[in-house]
Parts: sequence; C-alpha cells; structure tokens
Amino acid sequence: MAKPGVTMEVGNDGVAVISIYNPPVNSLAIPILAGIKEMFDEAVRRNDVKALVVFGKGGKFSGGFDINVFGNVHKTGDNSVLPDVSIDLLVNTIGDAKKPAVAAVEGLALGGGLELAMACHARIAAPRAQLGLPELTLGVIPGFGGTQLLPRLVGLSKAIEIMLLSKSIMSEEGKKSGLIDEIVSSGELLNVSRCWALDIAERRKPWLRTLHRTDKLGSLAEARNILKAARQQAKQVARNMPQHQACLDAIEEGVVHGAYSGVLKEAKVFKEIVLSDTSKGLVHNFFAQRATSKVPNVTDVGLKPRPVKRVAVIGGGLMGSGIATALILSNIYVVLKEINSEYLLKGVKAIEANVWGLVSRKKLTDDKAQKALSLLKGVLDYSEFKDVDMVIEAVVENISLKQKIFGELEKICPPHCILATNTSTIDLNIIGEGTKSQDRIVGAHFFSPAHVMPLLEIVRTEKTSAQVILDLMTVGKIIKKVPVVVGNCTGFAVNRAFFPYNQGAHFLLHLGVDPFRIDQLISNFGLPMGPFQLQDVAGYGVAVAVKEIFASAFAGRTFESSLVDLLIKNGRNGKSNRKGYYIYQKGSKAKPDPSVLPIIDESRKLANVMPGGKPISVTDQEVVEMILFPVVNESCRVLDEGIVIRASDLDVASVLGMSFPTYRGGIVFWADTIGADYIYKKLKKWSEAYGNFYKPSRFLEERALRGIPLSAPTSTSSASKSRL
Ligand SMILES: C[C@H](O)CC(=O)SCCNC(=O)CCNC(=O)[C@H](O)C(C)(C)COP(=O)(O)OP(=O)(O)OC[C@H]1O[C@@H](n2cnc3c(N)ncnc32)[C@H](O)[C@@H]1OP(=O)(O)O
Repeated sequence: MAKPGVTMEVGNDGVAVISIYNPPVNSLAIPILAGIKEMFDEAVRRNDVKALVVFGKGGKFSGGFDINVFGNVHKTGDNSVLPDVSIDLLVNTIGDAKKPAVAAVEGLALGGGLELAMACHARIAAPRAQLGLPELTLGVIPGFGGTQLLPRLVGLSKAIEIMLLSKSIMSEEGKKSGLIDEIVSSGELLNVSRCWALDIAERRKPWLRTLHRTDKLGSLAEARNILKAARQQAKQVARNMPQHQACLDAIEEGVVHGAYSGVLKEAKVFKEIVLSDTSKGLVHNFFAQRATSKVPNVTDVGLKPRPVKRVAVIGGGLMGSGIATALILSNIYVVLKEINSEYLLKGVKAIEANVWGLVSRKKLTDDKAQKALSLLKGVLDYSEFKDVDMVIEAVVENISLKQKIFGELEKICPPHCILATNTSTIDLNIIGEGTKSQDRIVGAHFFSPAHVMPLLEIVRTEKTSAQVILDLMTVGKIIKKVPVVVGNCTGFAVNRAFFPYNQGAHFLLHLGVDPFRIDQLISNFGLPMGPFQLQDVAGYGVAVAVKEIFASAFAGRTFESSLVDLLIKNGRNGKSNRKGYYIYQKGSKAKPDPSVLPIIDESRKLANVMPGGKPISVTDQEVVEMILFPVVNESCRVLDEGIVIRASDLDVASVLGMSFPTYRGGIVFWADTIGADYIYKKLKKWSEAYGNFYKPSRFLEERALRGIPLSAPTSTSSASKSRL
C-alpha cells in the first residue's frame, strides 16, 4: 500500500502534476502541506516545467485541513503548531507563483481543500464534486484564505451564504457562480486541466490571481449592506457561537482594506478562535459521531451487512408513519400494517403528508416524491410479511400487545428477518420473552418526527446477534440516520439520561420558579425550546405514559406531580389543542398563557415541596444547573452500567436525540468542561435541601473525589457490568 504523501510527475508537455495522497479523504495533514509546498517550489524552479496541476488521488481532491490537529490543539492549548498556510503557501507560493497552477477537482474539495483549489489560477471539476467551506461547523473560520478567496470568485452574497450556512454546492452550481471554470468527465479531468494550465502559461487564457480580483465584490456601500444583513442573520441562527461574526469580521476587513489585509486578519482570528470552547465542543462532536460506527465485536469481526430491501412497519401512527417515510425516501420498499382500514388510511395519509411536505419545502422533487410513495403498500394482515427482511413494530407502548405481535412475527416472517421494535421504554427481553428468536430481536428507537430527527438508537440485549446489529446499523446509515448502539434498560440511553430533564423542570416549578423563566433560560442555554414548551409540543400523552414507567424503574429518585393531570382536566392538551403552558395562534409565536398559573398554583399546593411553603430564590445559572445537573447525574449511571460503549456516544445521542447544543459537545463533554467536583457539590447541597431527586450517583461521587473526568473510560469492574 502506498504511503501518504505528495508526489510530482512532469510530463513531456511541461506540466507538473502534483498529487496528494492521504486516504481516506486526502486531508491536509501538516506533512502533506509541507509536501505540497516542497513540490511547488521544485516545479517553479525547474526549467522543464511550464505550468502545474494540483490533483487528489483516489477520486477525492481533499477533505480539508487535518481536523486531528485541532483536536491536539484543544488538548494542549498550544496553537503555535498551526502552520502558516494562507500567506506562505497559498498567497506567496501558489497565488503569486511565476507559473500558473490549475486545480483538477473531483469527489470533494472541502475547507482547506477548496481553499487550495481557489488559490490556483483556474479550477476544472468533474461532475457532482462537492465544494464547500464547512469550517464554521468546527467552531473555526476558513483559515487558508477562504474568507478572501471565495467572495472574489463567487461574489459576496453567495460566499457568505456558503460560509455562514456551511453549505456545500455541487460543481455544476460552482460553474454557474464562477467558482469552477469548466466541468469535464472524470476520465478527461487531468488532460483538460493540463491543457488549461498550458493555455494560461502561453497566454491563450487569462492568468487570474484570485486575490487580485475585485470584479465580483460590488461597491463598498453594497458590501456593507450585505455584511450588515448577514450579521443580523448570524445573531439569530448562531446564538452563543463566536465563529459566525468572526468570519464576517475577516471578510469585512478584506472588502474594506484589500485581500492581503483580509488574509492577515483571517490568520489572526483563526488562531484565536481555534481555542474557543465552541470549537472544542464541535470538533469533539465531529469525531464522536464518527466513533459511533465502530462497535466492538460487531464492526471489527469481519461481518458483512446483509441487504435489507423490504421492510414491514407495524402501526401507522406518528412513529410508524415517520419511520415508513424515512425508509421509502431512501428507496426501501415498505409494507405498512394497521389493524383496520380507517387507521391504515390515516397512516398512509400521514406518510403522504410527510413526503409532500418535503416537496413544498423544496427538499424533494416531485419525481422523487412519486417514486418514494410508489414503494409503499398498506396492508391489514400478515400476508406480505413472508419475504420481508426486517419488521419494525411501532404500536402503542403495551407490553402484552407487543409480546403477541412478536410471537406472531416469529411464525410468519422468514428466518433471516430482523425483528425490531420501536419501543422507547420497554425492556426488550420482556417483549421477546415468549419467542425463540431473541437473537434477532433488536430495538430500533427512532425519535419523533422519525423522518426528520437524525438519531437511531439501536438497542441490543445480551442475546441480539452481531449480524443483526450490523444490518440495522447499515439500514440506519442508508436512511441517513446516525445509529448509536446502546444497551437495554428502561429508556435506553437518551430517554434514560434525560428523564430528569423534564422532571427537574417540574420540580423547580413546584419549588416556586416561574415556568416561562425556566423555558427562557434553557433556550438561552442553547436548546431549541424550554422543557414546558417541549411538553406542549410533544403532547401530554407522552408525559402521562412514561410517568409510571420511570417511577417504578428509578424509584426513589423521580419527581411526580399532578400538574399534567390537572392541565388535561382543565381542557389543556398542549399544542395539539392550542392550549397548554402557551397559547398557540396560527402565524404567530407561542405566547406564555398567564391563565395556566392558577392551575400551577393548585399543583404546587398538592406537591407541597417548597421549603417553609415559600418559593425558593435561585439565580439564572442555578435554574439551568438544577435542570441539567440531574441529567448529568443520570448520565453517570448510564456510563456506569455500560449502557453506551463510550461516553462520546452519549454526547452524540444527546445532541441528535435531545437537541442538546452541538457546540457544547454533548451532555458528558459539557459536564467535563464544568468539572465533576463542582457538579457533585451542587447536587449534594440540593439533595440535602430538597431530597433524593438530586442525590449524586456513586459514579459521579467517585469521579469527583478522585478528580477523574466523567468521560474517562470506566474501570474494568464497572465494564464487567456492561449491558453491551
Ligand atoms: C484551515 C482550514 O480552513 C480548516 C479546515 O479545512 S477544517 C476541515 C474542513 N473540512 C471539513 O470539515 C470536512 C470534514 N469531513 C467531512 O465532512 C466528511 O468526513 C467527508 C464529507 C469528507 C467524508 O464523509 P464520509 O465519506 O461519510 O466519511 P467520514 O466517515 O465522515 O470520514 C472518513 C474518515 O475520514 C476522516 N476525516 C474526514 N475529514 C477529515 C479531515 N478534514 N481531517 C481529518 N480526518 C478527516 C474521518 O474522521 C473518518 O475517519 P475514521 O474512518 O477514522 O472515522
């Protein structure tokens, strides 16, 4: 196998082809950048070289700067290891070189990869190459000149859109916007790029130095307006994150004072912002997401995923219809089973509404919608189940009903068929109790709405086979979910770790804190909405259904009140009947409903948890902590019991399943930034004042006392308890 590196071949035509090889994505690791510089310098020196072509081997130009370097900077706090690429390599060596260079782009050119291509004097691309500057998703800004190069090629508005939204475009759109000079087939890519480079060298084509261009920038007044609007937009969509405004600062510097000044500003900001907590959280999340696809004894034992072409979904309710939607959108044939034609029709209509909803939001074309819906068949019996590869049961949370269904499935479905349940709380061993198919019973826990939310918790028992887990992971990826393999317990990883989130909010409310203040503070923290609004949106049925389950599974550390029952008794059902904690009117934002306060007072009286009968006084920070630290505490139990393979899996699950802010890295990562000791002491204090709901877990106490991060791997004694 060839070693990663940069090579150069000089042809008889006088073109030097500089090739990057660093699989899997040709990331620009520091030695690769050094190799590019070395080859460029040599090519410029050599008399037999007239022009250069830069190329990425293996079908990909480059996935950008090596993100591992950011990880190392975050560990050490030393940003001096970041190379000076923008000025030294891209401006001086490539942009201002005495010989022209053409980028031959295929597959992808992202981040530093696209910046390298933009510094060249022309870009030839293969069809459907992915082009983008996704640096902001890593909490940094483009740092190889991107903030200056892109606006000069595609204009300010388009460049800002690509950078601020971290939006990739295809080479076809790149051609229209001026980023790409010509699109040719993959087979012709190198030849056309060589000819183009020679044409520039021999003045048959213009020699355009990107940073010298101003033709796409517009007037200063126009630029100022565009930047002002972008800053406003960034304030709204990227609260609590510094990189969006920082990126605009660098762009503005270049517009006002010229490209070189902009590049210098960019380099300075880049080095500072890489040390931000936001970047630490986002880079952690990047690697954490990728780690979820590595499951010991499943993905490392040479198994091959079996094809899953036909799936039966049982139950056409909210979850079943969402799951069926996700499957047909990814070209998987679905048989949807319901118990009567009325429910079946409702389920099919819900799926159609999901699909056409995507069309109206321009996320799907008409043709693709028709194609997806043609893959759906509604049925009222099991006759179509004889040749399905997988069944996903998504009926109501009723143990005996699920047991009956799995007993029937075992008899009807082919022996290879995976038997999955979408239960969100019930123990899988109980569901499969009466069957002999426990090796193929697995949890496929989707989050609502299932065709939108990206997380798929794959729940396995001690008996689920590795092959079945691998197959479901593969299906998860095909339907564009992030599968996270977890162990079997009440609530699995996400609902288990987050049951104290809702209960903590209710506890605080019963201690006298205003629910609208709680919601505001939690949304300021970065969740899309506060716990009470979320409850309105999810519907009170969920709260009622899980109350008993959690109370018995986690006896002694739960908080229950009569509030939801009282709300329902008073004709409130949350968003579904437009009356909950908030009032919901068409076309306007949810508004706090003061008429809910007497109902809350009644519940407070019944719960009687306020010390001395008086509302407690808490700071804004304490409100957030009193809701999220109990979640950290339960997360500790999840880690201790081995419900997740690694702490970072819980981070990913919390971000994708609970919308915990990605830039905070995930629940465990965030907790470690605060420190186990601080969290332990706070919980201990509250448990003394308000009872066992806050009592620190054994795991948290041990980590706090020993000064070990919560994310550090569990000891062998704990690992031996693993449910995985
Ligand atoms: C100075 C500059 O302006 C700063 C930068 O350039 S920052 C980097 C900007 N680039 C990016 O953000 C791109 C990040 N990468 C991606 O989005 C995706 O990996 C991709 C679209 C390139 C490929 O996706 P996909 O085919 O699904 O493969 P994916 O599993 O994500 O990645 C394959 C492997 O490449 C690694 N990888 C991808 N991009 C990488 C990068 N830029 N640096 C280091 N490793 C990278 C992944 O970690 C993964 O490693 P693993 O197999 O050990 O888990």
